[in-house]
Amino acid sequence: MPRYPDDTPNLLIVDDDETIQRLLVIAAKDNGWRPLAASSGKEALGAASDATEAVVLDHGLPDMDGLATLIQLRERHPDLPVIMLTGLNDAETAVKALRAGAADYLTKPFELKRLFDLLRELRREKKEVAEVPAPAPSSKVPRGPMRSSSPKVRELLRRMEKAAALDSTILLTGESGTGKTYFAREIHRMSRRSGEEFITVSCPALPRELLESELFGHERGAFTGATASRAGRFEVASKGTLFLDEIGDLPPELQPKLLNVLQDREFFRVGGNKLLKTDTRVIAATNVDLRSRVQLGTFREDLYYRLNIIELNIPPLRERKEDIPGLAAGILARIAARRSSPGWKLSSEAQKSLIAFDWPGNVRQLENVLERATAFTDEPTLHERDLAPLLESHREAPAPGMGRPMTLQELERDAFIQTYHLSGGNKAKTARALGISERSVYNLLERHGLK
Ligand SMILES: Nc1ncnc2c1ncn2[C@@H]1O[C@H](COP(=O)(O)OP(=O)(O)OP(=O)(O)O)[C@@H](O)[C@H]1O
Repeated sequence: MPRYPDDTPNLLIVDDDETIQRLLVIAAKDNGWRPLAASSGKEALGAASDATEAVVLDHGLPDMDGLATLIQLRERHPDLPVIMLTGLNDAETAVKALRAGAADYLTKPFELKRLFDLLRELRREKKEVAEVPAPAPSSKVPRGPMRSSSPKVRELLRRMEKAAALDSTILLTGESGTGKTYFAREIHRMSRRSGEEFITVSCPALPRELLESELFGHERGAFTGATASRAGRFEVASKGTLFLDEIGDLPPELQPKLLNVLQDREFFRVGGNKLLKTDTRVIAATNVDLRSRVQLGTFREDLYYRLNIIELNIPPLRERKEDIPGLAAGILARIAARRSSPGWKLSSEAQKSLIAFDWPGNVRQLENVLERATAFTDEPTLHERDLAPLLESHREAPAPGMGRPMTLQELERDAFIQTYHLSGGNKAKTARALGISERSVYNLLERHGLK
């Protein structure tokens, strides 16, 4: 971070209430900050600068409201953490603020100590990101709270923590293998529901009728083969969390039913006439752009908005390369524990080669490469030579005619990977485009290290 003269303000306080503003300015000075006060959104936008380390922003401002100010502040200074002050019982604004990128929120009235603890924490995190080197490759990453060396992911984790506590519906977006399921479990673990069920339902894994029964249950005789009645996942996970994976593949016939549950928390089993209630928290995930599905008319717009109360986007691994050493160390520790092995270190060249790679299959592919590399070595250190053939097999092969001719296997791999990416990682779509079964798509994903 560049150094500024010692009297340059580094904390922007935005509140139109003069008494509160004065109080916050005095408290900020007492806590070692150099505050600058603004009374309106416009004033705040003019006052924020590269020297500003954090903003405390009141929601109720006279000109543009706090949310609009927040959005513009974030556009101009994407890395500037903003703490939003909201009214008591104003969960809606809190959710909107988090969605718009607020680092945190506090409901008025709040303890000054809480605000300055939060600010201190934000400052410390920013410093750590700038200064702390990636974890040593040999360090074992315990299964504690999630950590990250990437500023993008740290911001995501902060929002995730707040979202977990708010109990709202969450939409996790990100490419295949980025960790949507992993994050969904974390959200559940951090929420007040952690002692209850966490249930995953993969939307494309079942045909429509079975999926309907899986989600909502059925009564005996509801369809051929329904010899006994069965509770659906909304009943079983009523106090817990239901994770709906690949929600973009939810058949259109089931979309109104899901919308109803999300709106009214009520539903019928298939073939049932008793209205059942559920308190399930829904986390949905998608690796396709749901908005484009809405535009195509295959996904209901009202359902999209119901699911997308809070969207958490998990960046692809190539956009958070700082995390590769830590993730690799954690994965190696997990493999070692599973195989009762003393474990492996990565040589610095090996680590560099992992960082240099683009990881189209994201964390899942990293796991796969390390799993295979450790299976083929008897040494405690993984070298670049152990990884090179595995990484090479994922790299673009030279186009035919440019070098040696491609083998049939390479052609198959390229056609598959290209189609898979063009279909946005959608397995059903890939299967249709290539004229193969979904099962074969799963096999090919595994064979090419994308699963
Ligand atoms: N932050 C992380 N730390 C450790 N392991 C992780 C992390 N993120 C993802 N993984 C691991 O990477 C693999 C892929 O993650 P996950 O299944 O959650 O991805 P996904 O985004 O849900 O994929 P898909 O869209 O294909 O369902 C899993 O084995 C998971 O345990």
